[in-house]
Amino acid sequence: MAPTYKLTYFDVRALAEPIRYLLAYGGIEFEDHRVAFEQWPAMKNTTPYGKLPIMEVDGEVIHQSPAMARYLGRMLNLAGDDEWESLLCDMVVDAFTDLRMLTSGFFREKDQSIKEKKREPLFNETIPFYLDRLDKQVEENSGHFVRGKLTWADFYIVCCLETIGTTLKICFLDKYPNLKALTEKINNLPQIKEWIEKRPKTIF
Ligand SMILES: N[C@@H](CCC(=O)N[C@@H](CS)C(=O)NCC(=O)O)C(=O)O
Repeated sequence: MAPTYKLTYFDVRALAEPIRYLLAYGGIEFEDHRVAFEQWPAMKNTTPYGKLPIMEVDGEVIHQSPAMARYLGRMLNLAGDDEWESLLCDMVVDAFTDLRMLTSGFFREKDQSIKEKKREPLFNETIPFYLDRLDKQVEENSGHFVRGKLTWADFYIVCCLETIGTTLKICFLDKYPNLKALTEKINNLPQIKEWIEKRPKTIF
C-alpha cells in the first residue's frame, strides 16, 4: 500500500510550499492540513520542536522543511545523480537559508525602531549580496542550481523566494533574470501549474 502523507502548516505558502510543490510534482496524494493561527498555541507543544511545518508519513512525524524537501527530492530522483550533487543541493539551500533567516527576522520584528535600523542594510546590502550570487549560480549551471538538473533545491528556493518577495513587498525578480527564468520554469511544470490553480489563495 502507498504511504500516507499529512502535511501540517499554517494557512500560508511560506515553508510548506516547497513541500507541497514536491508532493504535487511527484503526483503524491497528501492531506494539506492547515492550522488557524488561533489554534497554534495549544498545539505547539505537541510538535517535535514547537514549529511547523511537520509531516506525518504513515503516521511518523517528520519536521524541518529542508530535511523534508531533501527526503522527497531523493524519493523523486531530484537530488542530483551522486553524493556530490546531493551535497551541491544541500549547500545552496543552506546558503539560501542564511538569507531566509535574516528576511524572516526582519518580517517578524515587532519593534519598529529596530526594524527601521535593519531595513537599509538588509535591502541594500544583504539581499542583493545573496541574490547576485544565487542568480550567478543559476546562470553558471544552465538554468538550475545544480549542474543543469532539476533538483529539490530549485523547488525549495523558488518557493521561498516568492515568500520573501511577498512578505517584504519587494519585486526583485526583474533584476535577476536567471532566478526569474528558473521561477517561471518551475511554475510552468504541468503538475505545478495544476497545483497553483487549485491551491487555496492565501496572503503569502
Ligand atoms: N527550521 C524550521 C523552521 C520552522 C519555523 O520557523 N516555523 C515557523 C513558521 S514559518 C513556526 O512554526 N512558527 C511558530 C512558532 O515558532 O511558534 C523549518 O525549516 O521547518
